[in-house]
Amino acid sequence: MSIEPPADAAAPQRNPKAPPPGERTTSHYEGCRGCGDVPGSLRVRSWVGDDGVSVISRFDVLEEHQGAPGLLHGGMLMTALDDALGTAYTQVTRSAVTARLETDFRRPVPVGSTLWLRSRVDALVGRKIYVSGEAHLGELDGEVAGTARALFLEVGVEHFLRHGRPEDLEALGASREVIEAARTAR
Ligand SMILES: CCCCCCCC(=O)SCCNC(=O)CCNC(=O)[C@H](O)C(C)(C)COP(=O)(O)OP(=O)(O)OC[C@H]1O[C@@H](n2cnc3c(N)ncnc32)[C@H](O)[C@@H]1OP(=O)(O)O
Repeated sequence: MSIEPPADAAAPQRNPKAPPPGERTTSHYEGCRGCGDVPGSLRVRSWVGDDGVSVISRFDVLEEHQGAPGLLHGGMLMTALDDALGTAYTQVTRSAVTARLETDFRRPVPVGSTLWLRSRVDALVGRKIYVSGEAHLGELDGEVAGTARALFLEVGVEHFLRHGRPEDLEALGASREVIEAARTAR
């Protein structure tokens, strides 16, 4: 399926509740292995770009992210890109999930390096959010190590209530009744 935005797609409108340019974004979920502060997380950190719609993210590549000797695992780079591109959509809407993520791996990334990711929302069509981004090696305008395009689809809270593990939802404050109701609703 294509993730090329149609030519007449609407330009992204900044969510007035999104943090201002330059501000650090908060993790959407503390348990996230992309941006949460938990063991096993890539600890991707993001800041709102100058235009208020794009996002800049930092990913420090450590030994536990290896796929080959001394080199970053491609799946880890995809995770970082998924998180960075997802953070970009939060400048526009609050709740969406990745439907498709396409990644090109352009340069090997050594352990010990820092990747700077630049991500932006390109277009919106109904529930569809088209996002793209690049991972730069060492500095914001460093060599491009990888590029990505993604389609996120806007979802309501019912998506998470219906599909998430009940104990994790309850830990966030959802009652058993609310979870049950979401699962039986049609
Ligand atoms: C700050 C946040 C950072 C977060 C970073 C991490 C984000 C994540 O990793 S989220 C987890 C990974 N993703 C998931 O688990 C999603 C699993 N998939 C799903 O739940 C569903 O397939 C979902 C919600 C994406 C779409 O289902 P549904 O809402 O029923 O939509 P559906 O009717 O199938 O499709 C709607 C439209 O999108 C299109 N579409 C759906 N999937 C795709 C796809 N993979 N590629 C292209 N188009 C697609 C459909 O063709 C349809 O288009 P149209 O309206 O023109 O006919």
